Amino acid sequence: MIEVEFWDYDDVDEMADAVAGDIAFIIESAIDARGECLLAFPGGSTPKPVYEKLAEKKLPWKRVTIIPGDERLVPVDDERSNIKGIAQTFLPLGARVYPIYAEGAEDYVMAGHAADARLKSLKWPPDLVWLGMGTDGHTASLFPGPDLDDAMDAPKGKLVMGIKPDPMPEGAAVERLSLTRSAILQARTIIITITGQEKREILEGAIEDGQSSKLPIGRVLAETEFPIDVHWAP
Ligand SMILES: O=C(O)[C@H](O)[C@@H](O)[C@H](O)[C@H](O)COP(=O)(O)O
Repeated sequence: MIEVEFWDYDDVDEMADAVAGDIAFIIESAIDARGECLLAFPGGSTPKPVYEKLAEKKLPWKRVTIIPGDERLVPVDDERSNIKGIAQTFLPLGARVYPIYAEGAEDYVMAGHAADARLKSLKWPPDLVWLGMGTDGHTASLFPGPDLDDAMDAPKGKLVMGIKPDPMPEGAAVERLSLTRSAILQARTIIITITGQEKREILEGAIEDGQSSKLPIGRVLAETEFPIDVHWAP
């Protein structure tokens, strides 16, 4: 049975404060232990207040590398780009923000191979993979669709894959790059942030279903070997 601990907050602001504090601790511990820190952050809207609280903290940012745990195949200045929000917040602090998508790949599959090669130049595993979740149970860009099984069953060495969601998600109906399940599970720490009763019930159901979950988040969590903190606000 997956070991998941829910941390409930009265509101998003309280959750953002707490999660920013946890990430700051992970950063300081990593740098104490290894002199550097590698973080994988989610895109979407939920993380934004956490990004802001974290950016207020006095940390050795020059020793921190941040990658998006997943990316949309759009130009870096596109509002839908995950690296855009991360770069706007953390580049000014001196952190190294490392894109996984280099425009110009002939298709999403080739973009995945290029991203996988790029990530291999980083010191894996990451100190943190921070995940969000959609109401369809996707996490990172592990969406239901033809590429899901490959991303779930990718070998340990395959860190990133191109993903063609089917159906395409509303709002960002573009092909994606995503950390594979294996890459996510290699993280020293995994945290999840979600808001709202609907997502909480979907996540609790996926945890309950375990290995038999039909949801990507459930199939990721079913393989975890250490406790996962889920931070939730109404
Ligand atoms: O690229 C993305 O969209 C994210 O990485 C994705 O996995 C996100 O975490 C969920 O879609 C939840 O998004 P919200 O926080 O906006 O609900």
